[in-house]
Amino acid sequence: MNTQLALQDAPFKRIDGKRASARVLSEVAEQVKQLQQQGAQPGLAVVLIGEDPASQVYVRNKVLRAAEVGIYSLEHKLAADTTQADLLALIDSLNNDPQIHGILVQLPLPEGMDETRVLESINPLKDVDGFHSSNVGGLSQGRKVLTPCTPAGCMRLLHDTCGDLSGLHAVVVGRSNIVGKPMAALLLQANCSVTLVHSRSRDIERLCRDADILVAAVGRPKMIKRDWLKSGAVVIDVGINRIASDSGTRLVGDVDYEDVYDQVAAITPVPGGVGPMTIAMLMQNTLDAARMQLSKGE
Ligand SMILES: Nc1nc(=O)c2c([nH]1)NC[C@@H]1CN(c3ccc(C(=O)N[C@@H](CCC(=O)O)C(=O)O)cc3)C=[N+]21
Repeated sequence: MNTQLALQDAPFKRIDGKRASARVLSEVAEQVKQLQQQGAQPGLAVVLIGEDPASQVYVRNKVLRAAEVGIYSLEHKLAADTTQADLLALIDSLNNDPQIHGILVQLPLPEGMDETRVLESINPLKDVDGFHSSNVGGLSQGRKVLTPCTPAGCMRLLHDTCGDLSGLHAVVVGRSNIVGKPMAALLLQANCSVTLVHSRSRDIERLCRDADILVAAVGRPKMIKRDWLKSGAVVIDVGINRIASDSGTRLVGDVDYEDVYDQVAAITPVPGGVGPMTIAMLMQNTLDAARMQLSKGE
């Protein structure tokens, strides 16, 4: 069955994540203003361990966006040799800090730290990444909980592009806890038929060719080519791969954008697609977290 997608307000194939993220950010800024008028101020703590340059750029961007929308934010930079006990102590103090409503611990953690242990130590109400098992469980049950930022941003782009997603076949490539699995849960909640494919899948290209919506989140540069897609598919490219180029490095997605362009109804570019939406949804989550905590009198 070849479902014809009703593309809403999408005269262009290129899905503009920068523009969509600006819309989310201005909505958030408006709501932050309303909270401030009631004397409340949402606060976000971003914790970065070690000196990975890419991580430093992301963290700086998060802090800048927070300031733009009126969210108070604090960056905690810890040395690469910080112990897990010290990190857990910091998280404990942030859990108990009434000015902080959102806690984000930048991943990946240094070698030797127990990621599960660290993420589980965050108060689920402050878990703006949505990685705590109680939020993961809530998402899978369809409860309204803090939801991982990247999949939430992808859903927003899909709704903007396609409108109602009911009955569409969505194929998610990649089964990470951070993107693939929560993405599949959100698509299911939006009434898609969902196929989750991964490195062990048999005949992965055939499965992808049946997708009305394809979400690529594998971390392999330009893996998905034209002949993997049916004509008129909508493609969301989560991949952010840094590859060598003439002038240093450049970013490419998991989808070969130029190769597939004529085949698709719409596609997100890299950069300028999902990346900016991830940060916008982090601000939305911080606002939501603040509201939940304030209404509980914390
Ligand atoms: N606890 C945790 N939560 C995260 O959400 C998280 C994380 N750890 N670790 C690292 C990844 C990566 N990530 C990105 C966010 C925005 C862009 C983004 O805005 N990218 C721009 C380009 C930026 C550039 O030029 O490097 C774009 O795609 O247009 C990229 C990557 C969040 N992550």
